[in-house]
Amino acid sequence: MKILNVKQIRELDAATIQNEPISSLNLMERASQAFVKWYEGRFDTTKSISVFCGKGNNGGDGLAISRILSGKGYHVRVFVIEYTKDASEDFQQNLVKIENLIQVKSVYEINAMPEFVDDHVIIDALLGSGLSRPAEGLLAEVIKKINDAPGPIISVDIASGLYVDKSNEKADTIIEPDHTVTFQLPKLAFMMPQNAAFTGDWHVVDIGLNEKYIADASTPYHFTDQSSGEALVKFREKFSHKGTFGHALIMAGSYGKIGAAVLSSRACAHSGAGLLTVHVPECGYEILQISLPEAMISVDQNRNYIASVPELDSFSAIGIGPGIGQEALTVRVLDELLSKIKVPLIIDADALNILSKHPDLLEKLPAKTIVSPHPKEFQRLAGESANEYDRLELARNFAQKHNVIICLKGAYTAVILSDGDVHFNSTGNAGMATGGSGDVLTGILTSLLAQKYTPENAAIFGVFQHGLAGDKAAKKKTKTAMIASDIIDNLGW
Ligand SMILES: NC(=O)C1=CN([C@@H]2O[C@H](COP(=O)(O)OP(=O)(O)OC[C@H]3O[C@@H](n4cnc5c(N)ncnc54)[C@H](OP(=O)(O)O)[C@@H]3O)[C@@H](O)[C@H]2O)[C@@H](O)CC1
Ligand SMILES: [K+]
Repeated sequence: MKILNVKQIRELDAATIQNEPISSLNLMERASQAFVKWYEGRFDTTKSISVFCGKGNNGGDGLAISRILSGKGYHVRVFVIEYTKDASEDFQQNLVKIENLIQVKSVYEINAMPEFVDDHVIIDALLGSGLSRPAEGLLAEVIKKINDAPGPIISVDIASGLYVDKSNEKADTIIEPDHTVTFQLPKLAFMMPQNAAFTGDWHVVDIGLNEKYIADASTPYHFTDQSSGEALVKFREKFSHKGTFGHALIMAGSYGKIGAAVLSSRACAHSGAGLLTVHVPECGYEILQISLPEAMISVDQNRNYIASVPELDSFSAIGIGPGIGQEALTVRVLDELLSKIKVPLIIDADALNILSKHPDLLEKLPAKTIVSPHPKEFQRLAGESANEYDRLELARNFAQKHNVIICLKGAYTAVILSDGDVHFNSTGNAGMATGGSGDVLTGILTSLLAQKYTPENAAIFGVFQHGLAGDKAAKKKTKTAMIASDIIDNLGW
């Protein structure tokens, strides 16, 4: 699924109006009906509704939604916030359409706002994708008052005050909805953890916007939803043998962190690799043999941490990093590995921290190496950024400059390809923010690379399946009780 910027959303709107053809007023009606259909599935008529409208097209949606809901037997109160004299054409037309049906109250000052009761639903249709500056004055006061209300808030298209495709300032006044019901495509703003409070649960409703425009639109931003995630799978042919699925090598663990090696290895084995060898320091030998008899063990001559690179000839992909520490000899191992490797590589955890401290090694990364930092690791690697939009730009530049693929881990893990394209992942949950969950991802990615998924597809599909397994684990065990091993136990596609 594509994520478009504001300018493209406007063009998409226009392309739909021109090519379908449909009047802009009827398109607004269709959008409002789609919103109401979503609403009916969630709330029955016992709950009263207050709809707050601005005077642009988002407010026009608010008026149309009020009219349609009222026609379906909901008790609806409608407020228009009079922060300006100007009103959009479609707003005005919808005002006429509602006039004899529901009383519309004009709010010229904050004291004219209604009081709210507990189970009262608020629909926020103040400002939409046309936001051009922070909300101020009466609008800001109204937004604060709505945020203080006890009942659920549902934003039409996007929370009022939130920019679609650029960062807000910390001081901006923005609606904090429980739900956002957005039209046709997800918005870039929803992907940013900094906007969590201004997004709530978001839902995309189809309003039949021009498919050709969407297909032709060029954007670096994509959303890996269920269908685009599943589509990347490589099915296992009937006449395949273990050689078909490659031989993965995982280099992981040090004294006290052999668990990281176990987790990444188990995840690798459970993600379909034909053969798996794990290279660990001597202290990890028995632990690995016992916890994963399916793996072959390559024992480092050093007791407590990895100090040598094994013979690499037989491997089809290599993952390095989980729990390896940053001993000087281990740094040399990474250096030597980068010089020798001829197969796809994934670098994570301590190996990333080594890269941060030895930036000269960055130059040695083979093309399309996957790196999978969490935000702190990424900051150590690439530097600070003022906000998450800037961080994403930094990551896109980094990926292009070093010709690598970055899995920037977080609520919507961003897979950033070496051409700068970004694929936000849809799966996963907060229960996965727990020790070892990154090691599991390393194992999955190594496994997919060994099975000859392209590095791009391995990253997008691996992150997707990792999140999906995490969602299954959370369902069975709850987000609180689940641990990284539960993610492994729920792998499988
Ligand atoms: N895209 C689609 O396909 C469809 C879109 N639809 C709906 O249209 C919505 C977009 O509508 P929209 O463009 O009229 O924008 P919206 O945000 O309602 O108002 C902009 C007005 O507000 C003003 N303004 C801006 N910031 C302000 C501020 N801080 N404080 C005060 N004023 C401010 C701004 O002024 P200006 O920037 O011109 O000075 C302008 O006058 C979209 O979110 C969706 O709900 C559906 O109906 C159908 C399909
Ligand atoms: K809104």
